[in-house]
Parts: sequence; C-alpha cells; structure tokens
Amino acid sequence: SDTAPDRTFLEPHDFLFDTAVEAYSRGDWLSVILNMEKALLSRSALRRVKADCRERCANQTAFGEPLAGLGVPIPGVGSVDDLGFFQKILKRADCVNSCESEKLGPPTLHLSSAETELEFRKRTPYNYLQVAYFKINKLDKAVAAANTFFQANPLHTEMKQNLEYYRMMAGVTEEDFKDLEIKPHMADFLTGKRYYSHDSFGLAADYFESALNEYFPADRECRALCEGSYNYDGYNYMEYSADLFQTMTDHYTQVLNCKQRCSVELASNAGSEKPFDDFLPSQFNYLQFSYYNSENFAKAIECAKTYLLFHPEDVVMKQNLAYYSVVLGEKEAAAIAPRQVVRQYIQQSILEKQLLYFAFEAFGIAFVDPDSWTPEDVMPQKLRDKQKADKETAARITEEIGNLMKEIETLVEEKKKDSSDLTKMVAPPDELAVAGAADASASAAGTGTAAGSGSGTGAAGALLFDNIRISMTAKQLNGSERVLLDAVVTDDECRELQRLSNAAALKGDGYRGRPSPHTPSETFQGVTVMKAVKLGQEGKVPLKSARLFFDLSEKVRLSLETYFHLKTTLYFSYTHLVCRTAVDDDQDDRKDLSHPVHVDNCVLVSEINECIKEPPAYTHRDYSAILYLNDDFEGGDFIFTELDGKTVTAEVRPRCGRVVGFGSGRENPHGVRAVTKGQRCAVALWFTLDPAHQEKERIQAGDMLQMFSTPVDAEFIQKDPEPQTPDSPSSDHQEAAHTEAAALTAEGPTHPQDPRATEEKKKKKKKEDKADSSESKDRVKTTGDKVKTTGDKDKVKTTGDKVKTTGDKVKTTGDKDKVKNKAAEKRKTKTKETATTKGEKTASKSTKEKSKKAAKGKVSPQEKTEL
Ligand SMILES: O=C(O)CCC(=O)C(=O)O
Ligand SMILES: [Fe+3]
Repeated sequence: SDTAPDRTFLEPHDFLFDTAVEAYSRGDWLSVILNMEKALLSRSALRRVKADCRERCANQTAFGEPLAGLGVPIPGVGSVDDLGFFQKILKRADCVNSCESEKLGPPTLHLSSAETELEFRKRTPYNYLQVAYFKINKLDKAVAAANTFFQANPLHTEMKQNLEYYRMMAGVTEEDFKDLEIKPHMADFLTGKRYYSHDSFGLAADYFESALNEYFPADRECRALCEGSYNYDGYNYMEYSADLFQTMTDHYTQVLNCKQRCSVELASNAGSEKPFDDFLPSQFNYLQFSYYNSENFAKAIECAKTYLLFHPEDVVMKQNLAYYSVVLGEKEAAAIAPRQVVRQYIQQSILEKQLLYFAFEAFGIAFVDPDSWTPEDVMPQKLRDKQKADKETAARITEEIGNLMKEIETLVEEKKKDSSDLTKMVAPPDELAVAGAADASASAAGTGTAAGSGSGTGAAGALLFDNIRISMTAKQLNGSERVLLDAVVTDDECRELQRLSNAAALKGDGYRGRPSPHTPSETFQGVTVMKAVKLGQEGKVPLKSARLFFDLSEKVRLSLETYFHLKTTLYFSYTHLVCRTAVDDDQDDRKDLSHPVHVDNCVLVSEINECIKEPPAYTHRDYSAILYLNDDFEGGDFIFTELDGKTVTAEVRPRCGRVVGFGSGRENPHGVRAVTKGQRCAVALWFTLDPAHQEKERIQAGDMLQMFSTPVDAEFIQKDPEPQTPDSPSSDHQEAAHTEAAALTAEGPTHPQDPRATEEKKKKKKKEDKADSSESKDRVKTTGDKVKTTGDKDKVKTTGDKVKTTGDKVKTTGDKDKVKNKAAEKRKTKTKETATTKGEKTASKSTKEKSKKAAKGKVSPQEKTEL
C-alpha cells in the first residue's frame, strides 16, 4: 500500500506485465519478480485511484439538489432542467478527468488490453512469480504465490502437484499457504465462519462484524469501478475508451452543438444560397415595423422590446421604442413586457453556449457559436483573450508572409527574362507523364498497354496541380477506375506527417503502437484529422502539422475529383493517417498480409467471387485514395486483385508523394502485403459523392483550425454590428433622424425605421468596404492583398459553413449512420476478417502458451530434485 505515486506516475501494469513475461523467457528471475510485483501493485493502485476519484467527484457534483447559477427554472421549459442535469454530468466528467490525470498522468497511459486484463483476473502473474521465487529459493513467497494462483484456478493440475510437493518440503509451514489476493471482508468472513462452526460464537460475531465493516467500502469501490468505459464485448482495443460521464459528455455536447445550429438550420431556405443572418431577432424587427405601420403601437412596443432582448444596445431599436412609447403613452408602454417565449429561448440558448464553452475548455470539444446576438461575456475570458492573441499572431504572420511574397515577386520579376531560356529545357506535360510512368517502379501484371490516352481521362491537364504526375492510368494498372499519381506531396511534407503520426501515437496513445487489428506481426497506429487538431490544440503535436494533414488530404481529394472528372463534389467520408510497423522478431515465414484483401464499400466473399454491398460495409464510399509517405521499410506493397482475393492484377510500391486512387467498389479488391521490417506510413482517404455521408468531424476540425487563425478583421464578420446610421424610410423622417442625441433629446423621438433600410445600408456598407479596400490597394499593398486573400477565404468559409449547416438534418442522419457504421465496422472485423480473429487468437494463444510454460515451469517436483 506504499505505492502511492508521487510526481512520477504509475507505470502501466500491462507494460510491466509484458516486461516480466519477457524476463521470464530469459530466465531473469529477479526481473520477473520486480516487474510482476510492480504490475500487481500498479494495477491495484490504478483501480484504487479511479474508484477514489469517482467517489470524490460524486460527492462534489451530486445530482438531486437544484443547480446553482442556472437561475430559476421556468415552468414548462423542461429543457432547462435537462441542461442543469447535464451540466452536472459535464462537471463530473471534468472532475474525474482532472482527478485521474493529476494522479495517473495522461489517461491513455493506462489502457491495457482486454487480454491482459483477463490474465490479471486469472491471477496469471502469480504463476510466473511462484516459479521465479522458487528459482531464487524464496520458498515462503513461492508457496504464497502458488496458493494464490491455485485459488483462482482450482482445476490446474500442475499447480496442484506443486502445492502438494511444497507441503512435503521442510521449512514450509501451513501459514505460508496464503491467498495474497483475498479481499479483507472475505478473509474476515471466512475466519468468522470457522469460529462459528466450532461454536465460538463470540469470536465469530467479532469477525462477522468486521467483515461487514469492510464490505461497504468494498462495495463502493466496486460500484465506482463500474463507471468505466463501455464494454464493446471483446473489441475494447478499438480506441474509444471514455468512462461513463465522459461518454455521456461526448454524446451530449454533440447534441448541444446540433441544437445550437438549429438557429441556422431554421434560417435556411432551400432556394437561397445562404441562411438569413440573425434570423429570429430580425423577425421581431420586421414585426415591430409592420405593427407600427398598422398603427398597433402596443404590439410594436412588445416586438421592439423583444428585439432588444437580443441586442440590448441597438440604437435604432431604442429610438423606435422611444418613439412608440411617446405615441402610446409612457406609462402604458412601460407595462408592456417582451415576449416570454423569447426570454426563455435566450436563457436556454445561453446556457447551452456556456456548457459548450465549458466542454471546449475542459475537453477540447469544438464549438463555434452560430449566433451574432450572444453577449460577449458568454465566451470565457480566457478563450476571448486567446482568440484575440491568436488573431494578432495570425495577422502578424500574415504580414510577414506578405512581405516575403513581395520579395519573391520582385525576384521572380527579375528572373523572368532568363525564364524563357529555362522553359525550353523543360519537357512538355505529356512527356512528363510518360517519364513518370517509367520511374514509377509500379508494375502491372499481365499485358500492360503502352501509356495511353485510353479512357481519355488521364490527360495531365486534368490535374489542378502542376507538378503532380500521372504515373499509371487504369489501363496500365489492368483495371478500371484506378490511377497512380506521383509527386502529390513533397519529401518534407511526408516527413512531417510521419512525425505527426509518431508524435500522436506517443502523446495520445501511450508510448507504443497498438497491435494491428489485421495481423499479430505488426503494430498499428492511426490518427484522424480531428485527433491531430485536438493534439495540436493541446500542444502535444505541432498545430502546423495538423493543418498540413488537413490541407494535404484536401489536395488529394481535389486531385481525385479532377482526375476522375466528377460532375458533383467529392466529399470526405473518413481520413486516417496510418502507420504499420513490423514487430521485430515476429517475421519468420509470415504468410499473412498486412491488410487482407478487401473492397472498401462492400463485403468481399472471395470464395464465391462476390461482393455484397450491404452494411456492415461502408456502402456510401465511392472513391478511395492512399497517399504514401515513405519507402524505407520491407514488404508492404499495395496489391489489386480479382474478386477471388488471390489473383494479383497490379502492384504498387509505396513511396513518398505517391497516391493510388481508385473506385471504392467491387472493381477494385485490394490489400497490403506483409510489412516485414520498419514502419510504413500512409494517409488512407475515403470519399463519398453523397453529402449526407460526409465526415462531420472534418468540418469541425476545419472550424477549429480556422478558429485558431482567424485574421483580425474576421472579428467584424461574426459580430457584424448593426450599421447605425439612422436613415429613415421616407423623406418626411429624414430630418429628425440625424443623431442618436437628437433623436432622444431636443427633437423628440425619431420616427421608426424600416428594417429594410438597415439591410440596404448593410449591403451598401459591405460593398463600399470592398470597394474601399480594392481601391486603396496601392503598390505597396499589392502583395499584402494576396495575404488578405487568406482572410477573404476565411470570410467565404464562414459563410460557407453557415450554408453547409443548412444541411444539418442531412448531416445528422449521416452522423447516425456513422455511429451505426462504427459498430458495424466492429462487427465487420468480427465476422468478415477471419484473419483478424485468427490473429487475435494466435496472440492470446501465445500468451496462453507462455502461461502454460510458466505453469509447467520447471517447478514440477521432479525438477526440484535436481536443484
Ligand atoms: O495502406 C494501403 O495501402 C491500403 C489500405 C487500405 O486499403 C484500407 O485501409 O482500406
Ligand atoms: Fe482499402
């Protein structure tokens, strides 16, 4: 019990277990003992910390009492109560997270596999320990370990024999046969029972009492440990391992994000390209003016006051209200309240925003506020400061880049004269493509035809990017809907992405790759764009690399969209940066593949040459691409096969910058040969033509990246303040409406304003702004302009986002599908990929065999005589 970790965190018990097992195979008994005992202590300390944290946090954020800070619940608005409930869930998740990571380090450090957990539950460590202790002549400890193991494995014959043998040995006493894992309440209960059967009722009662005392803390601990991750029934290595409250938090924040986007969803109309700005408030703006014009001043006042709930500082509306009040009579006007339903709506929406910001700060879950009326202080101060600082940094960088570009432009100008000579030496695009094919070192089995205009789609001009080479067309790859591109990304970019993968594996998932789901001979590490961005945000990987990942995947998408001449947008469906690493000593006569032959959008049944396009396959995937990042490994070639999964039709040797792109359907069964040495990294991308299935996480990741680098002037895009020049709709009003002061003092209240006027104003102002900036582009600023384009792009994106959100409903369904498919994917792994299952079996078998070895472990009585 003196294992409480100080500043250095607990070592993961599964790692210690593996080290001990490894030491066992070398016969290094001291190391077996050291590591196995540490493993046992570490695991029980881990469980204790987890239980403690959960119990403590349960006390801190108990459910039941009303929630502080949420105001008085309004009858009939059940969802505010829901918010209160979920607020506690989020707080609880945060509390448990911080408590655990303070004591245990990063949460991913202690993710041991289901198999290892099973070994611990079967008390396998004691089997190793008893051998090791016996070898170094610590008989009492060997006996205790053997007995502890035997308690959980009463049918284990070798151990039974060992125990019998120990019993006969000199120096071994009955007290040595301990159960080191017995729970205190059970020990006392059993003692009590023994006294009881000897009619020593007094002593029996004592022990029964103390057993009961120990029972309840044990029960609390046991219950707290139940609040762990969702049990995916044997597939727990599948990455997601959040505990109860984190899982609820993850789901609920997704729900809240969706709810927040409703204001945009409802402001969108199928016919119009973008949703109405500030939709709900603007309806009250229109209404107040309509009522004014119908001379219904009471209603006009109600609506003006309602509008002011959203924009309390709106000058024009304040003027209007003043005007209506004078007309109706101040006293009567004062008695009119804004609409209650809007008050409730605002209250609820602000609470949602606060929770989402909390989730952003505590868990890094992205939230971009879609509303322009949100009071400034809803966003946490820290975040506001950070955004401001980020914007300033971005602006500075932008400026620096601008200067650089200017210099480059000057240089380019200067070199222009020489460049005409240069062009003569550069081969025209066609030749480049052929040259590419020649050095592609990709071979097609069968009769590869000469580089062809074949389908006609392969013209180099079809690609947007100049330096990308089309190295092999579908024809050359012996199939249809296939292409091999080269030089899609640069060597530096490849290296940066590979580094990103390794840094993410190290910082995000503990310090070693997880076993590959496809083969026991390789480890496998994967990062999604979102994960990269989150790690970037936490400073665990360079944010720049996450952005590169995002941008390069877009480049691949665009290349495919262009190359295959797609008429509609190709959407991302899933993007995964994957490295496979050969397990050092496990490569002799490997016959399996690194990735079994499969088809990306249907379930391949190679026995009957069929591919069934039904879930669990990702049936919505239409195109696939793999961007390779390196070639310094052995094996790992990509293969296309026939539907039989055996006959190889083409082969591609991975290397940096190379992309194999292909239709995701039955025409393209493919797989990856065993990686037998080194690490093979690639970005796997799947695309869909169906916007409903596009990857939502990617959009979020984009939002986050944008948020981290919003240029200074974007501030004015989001929170576009009403242009307050008080123009009036008709000439009668013009004089009165000069300034705010004039409006409210000497000249009496201004006449109300038509929201249309304001809108026209806004548009005009935007146009003017644009004209302004383009006119003011003098020479010096020219280069700066390019830089501003980034800002402009962002601007476009911002609106674009809004537009995209229109699709929300669709997206939401997509999400559901995604979730379903995730489960489906798991099922797929289970049902389809027998190789996987086999692989796992082999893995657990080998552990079993090791355990058996340990059991037989030269401790059988016969061998002892040798000693
Ligand atoms: O890494 C590769 O070359 C192919 C991977 C693949 O086909 C997949 O992940 O579906
Ligand atoms: Fe694939």
